[in-house]
Amino acid sequence: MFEEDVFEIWESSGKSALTVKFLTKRFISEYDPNLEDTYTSEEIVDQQSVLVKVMDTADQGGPMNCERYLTWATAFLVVYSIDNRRSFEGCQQYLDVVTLHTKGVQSKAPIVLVGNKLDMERYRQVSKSDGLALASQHRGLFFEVSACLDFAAVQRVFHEAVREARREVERGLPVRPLYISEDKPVVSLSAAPLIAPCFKELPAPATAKLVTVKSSRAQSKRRAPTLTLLKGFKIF
Ligand SMILES: Nc1nc2c(ncn2[C@@H]2O[C@H](COP(=O)(O)OP(=O)(O)OP(=O)(O)O)[C@@H](O)[C@H]2O)c(=O)[nH]1
Repeated sequence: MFEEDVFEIWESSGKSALTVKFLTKRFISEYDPNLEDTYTSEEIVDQQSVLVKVMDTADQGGPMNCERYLTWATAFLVVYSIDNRRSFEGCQQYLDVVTLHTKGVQSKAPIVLVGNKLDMERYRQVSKSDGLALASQHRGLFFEVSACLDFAAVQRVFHEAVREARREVERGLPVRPLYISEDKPVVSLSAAPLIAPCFKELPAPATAKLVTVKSSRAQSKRRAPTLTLLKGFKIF
């Protein structure tokens, strides 16, 4: 039996809406929160193609039931709703789980904290600076977007996650010395032509996997809210 003061209904943070917006450019307002699905999209990010896999999960067990995502993902999107303070506070637990998971691992899985429902500005309960502060505590990127507004802004969130994942791959590579010969001019490090060929040679991941973890809409006040997970990327 549920006591009224322990449970309440609130709208979820919009992980499915963001995923669908990214994949189809459309905002769809209702989803079955119990369905778990993985979607694939071939994307071009910085002139390189990448297969982005997004897992939109039914997160029944909260942050303690993350194991399957943690081992699958290469990056994590943690989503809260800017008009719901509790959804923001619940992110902390997911961020802790992800941070703990990547602790000691040489190549860190990027974390992206996303404040969704920017169109609900007038009902805002979480300031931008709070979002920024939480993201930087976990060395993550931070964005505020709306799944029902601009597609480009939503696409940017996912593409930045891909970029971060690539950077992690690069960080794991041994530093190669520049080739310098007396016959050839030394190329300036800031010269653009040097960047492009080097970038192409990098074994950037061909697949980026994103996971969205869903929470139920009827939630305990004590329970954490939503997690978007990038597998390649993991989204909490
Ligand atoms: N105003 C507004 N509503 C949104 C936005 N994104 C999602 N919603 C609404 O918020 C509700 C929850 O969206 P979902 O995408 O199902 O959220 P979720 O995090 O996947 O939800 P669960 O699967 O239940 O955890 C739906 O009614 C959406 O229409 C947004 O950017 N702005």
